[in-house]
Amino acid sequence: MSSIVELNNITKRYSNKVVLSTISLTINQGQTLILLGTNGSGKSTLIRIIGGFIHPTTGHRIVNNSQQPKIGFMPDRFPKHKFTSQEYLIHMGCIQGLKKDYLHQRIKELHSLFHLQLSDQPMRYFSKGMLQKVNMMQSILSRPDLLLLDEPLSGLDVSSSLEMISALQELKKQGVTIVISTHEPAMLQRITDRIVTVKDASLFEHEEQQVFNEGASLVICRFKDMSLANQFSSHIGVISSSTANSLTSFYVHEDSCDTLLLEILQAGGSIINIDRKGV
Ligand SMILES: Nc1ncnc2c1ncn2[C@@H]1O[C@H](COP(=O)(O)OP(=O)(O)OP(=O)(O)O)[C@@H](O)[C@H]1O
Repeated sequence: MSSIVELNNITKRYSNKVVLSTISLTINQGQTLILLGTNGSGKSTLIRIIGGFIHPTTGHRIVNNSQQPKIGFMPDRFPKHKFTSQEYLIHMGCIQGLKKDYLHQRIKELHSLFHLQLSDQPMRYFSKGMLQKVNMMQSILSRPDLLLLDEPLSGLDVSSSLEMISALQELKKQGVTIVISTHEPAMLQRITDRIVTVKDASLFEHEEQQVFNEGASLVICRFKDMSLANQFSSHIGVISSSTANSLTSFYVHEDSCDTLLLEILQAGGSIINIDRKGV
């Protein structure tokens, strides 16, 4: 497998603060790499160095000169604009040198992929989830080879997260290399190849299952009676649960998953999605 970007002995300092200390990382083509770490640990700094948007204090970022990757970037902060999503994406596309005809078609396609209606509504009235979708759309407008996503799921409800993840799954299938910083690794389990934590200015590579609680499954369901969601959150084997937009998600130990599914159905709940990668 050939590498798309290599970082060699990189140190990044802001004034006297060392954020990354002589780290090395090779990102291979087609790989999906998850970056974990507490707030302020240096994930965004690392993503920006991978993308070549900021320079390391010392060390080298190496890309194959004959195959400079086309990079898409979704920053963690996205301002509320006076533009509509279409106007904004046209501006972004023009800056990237894309042709108007291509852009109109691509923008339509991306709105449909993310189930966001094209409208005259300025983005300053958009919800956090809608803004995240537009942020993601701008990052893949030009069909990048390397996609860098800084906390793409933050502030999204379960159904928007699933839409985002299935779009990422599709991009992965097309061979796009993806780097994602996140606080929600379990949601991304099905597309993850590698997990690296940024801690104390160093990088630590994980065994995937260490992070995913050995065979934990993700179950997403809908209850008409929301008190059942609370009831099932204390079901044996449930590691964590959350509810948003009338959908409830449970991370459950694999050996308790069948019992949980059966009991949810018997209680009148509907199963919307199951990810049983651990089986
Ligand atoms: N331009 C800058 N100037 C000075 N300090 C900075 C700059 N950018 C980041 N830092 C500092 O570097 C450290 C790492 O920041 P970074 O944004 O990379 O962390 P992060 O892991 O992405 O955090 P979060 O999860 O909160 O986004 C923080 O202490 C931050 O305050």
